[in-house]
Amino acid sequence: MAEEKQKNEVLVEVEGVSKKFCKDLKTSLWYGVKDLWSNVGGNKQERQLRPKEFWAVKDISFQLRRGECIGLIGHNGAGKSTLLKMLNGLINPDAGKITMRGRVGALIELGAGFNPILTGRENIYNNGAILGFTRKEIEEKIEAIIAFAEIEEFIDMPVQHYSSGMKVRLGFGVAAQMEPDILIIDEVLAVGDLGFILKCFKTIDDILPKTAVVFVSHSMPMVSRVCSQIILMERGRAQFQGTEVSKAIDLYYNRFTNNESNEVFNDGSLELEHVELINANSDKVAPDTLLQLKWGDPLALKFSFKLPASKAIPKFSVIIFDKEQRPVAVFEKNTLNSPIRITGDRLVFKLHHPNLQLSKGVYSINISASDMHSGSPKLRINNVLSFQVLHEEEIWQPFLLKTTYESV
Ligand SMILES: Nc1ncnc2c1ncn2[C@@H]1O[C@H](COP(=O)(O)OP(=O)(O)OP(=O)(O)O)[C@@H](O)[C@H]1O
Repeated sequence: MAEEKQKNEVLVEVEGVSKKFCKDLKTSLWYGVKDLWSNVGGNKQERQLRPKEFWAVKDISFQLRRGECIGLIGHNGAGKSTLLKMLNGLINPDAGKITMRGRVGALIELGAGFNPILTGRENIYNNGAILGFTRKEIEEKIEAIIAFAEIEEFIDMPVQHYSSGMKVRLGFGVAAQMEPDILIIDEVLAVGDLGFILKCFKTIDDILPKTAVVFVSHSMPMVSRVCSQIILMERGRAQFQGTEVSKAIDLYYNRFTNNESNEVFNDGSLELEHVELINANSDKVAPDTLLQLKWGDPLALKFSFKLPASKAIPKFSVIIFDKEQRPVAVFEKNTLNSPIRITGDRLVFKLHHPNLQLSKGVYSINISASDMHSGSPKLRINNVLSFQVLHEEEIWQPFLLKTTYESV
């Protein structure tokens, strides 16, 4: 019963929190002086903006229990770090209330919380003391922290000489091994190498049942991996909030569509005249929106090239990129036996795939051409075409595999 109660305990409670900043330093200093004076008699202006002020965070509310992880996503300047700094007590909100219950471990800015002239080992003692641990408790954990961070050789060197990755390793080691009730993680994981990131995820998985985690990231794969609820922030406000993490990620991605194609290399032997998504549902879409396909449709592309100086058919490589610009699929390359022909000075051909299983979302296509025999590059065009796959379900993973279930 007591265990159940502890599990359901709300560790982070954020109620209508707002923070305003001023765009101009002089005005900001002047407001600071005025606020000091008016606060003596109770400040009634705190929910209003004065000239040159703006809301960096506006009316954000959420609750977080042990075992839950909230993701804060949004473009640069949306207010994520400001909210984290308020959670960590580094700055005070102008309105609203924050309640944190338990020990808070935070990994906010790279190297923040470390004294640069002290060694890694000395900083572990410092941080541990700030978190409320006794010297004896820190001594019991220090070897585990150093081993986790994998910086044994450098632990007695001043932190100012650490690389970015080493600082994050040490910071995450302290934050994770000290078993906090609440763990706040900003973008910092991005500077760790892949081995360390995988280790951090394993650690988050291990400590999550006992901890409430607030996670800020621009990496949607990371967010979808760890978060159970999400806030998509825009100009300080929650544009979307809830447990449908995929939906928030989809909304986030839709803000960043790029329709511009870029020719990054051309040796002059061929020129792309036209490219077309043959079976796209183009008649129903507005001119400035993306071409649309339904999940499970055939994917057919038609390319038309002009070859002013050559009669040799190049080898083509057509790659599909997802919204994060990760290459997710490639069409089989043509060979000498592929039935495509040059007519006059034109090469027009079609690529066909019978059953598109890419999941809902926006994709772009890159094409490159190289000499069939020597492999030397002839042409490369990035984002030659973009399209959107439609499906009624919000699916974050890049593929939705057509599946049948049978009783056996
Ligand atoms: N001390 C400050 N004084 C004035 N403006 C500030 C201050 N700190 C942050 N801001 C402004 O508040 C807004 C929100 O910044 P914040 O750092 O919270 O964004 P973010 O969502 O974390 O962005 P990013 O993804 O780039 O880290 C920005 O417009 C920023 O310029």
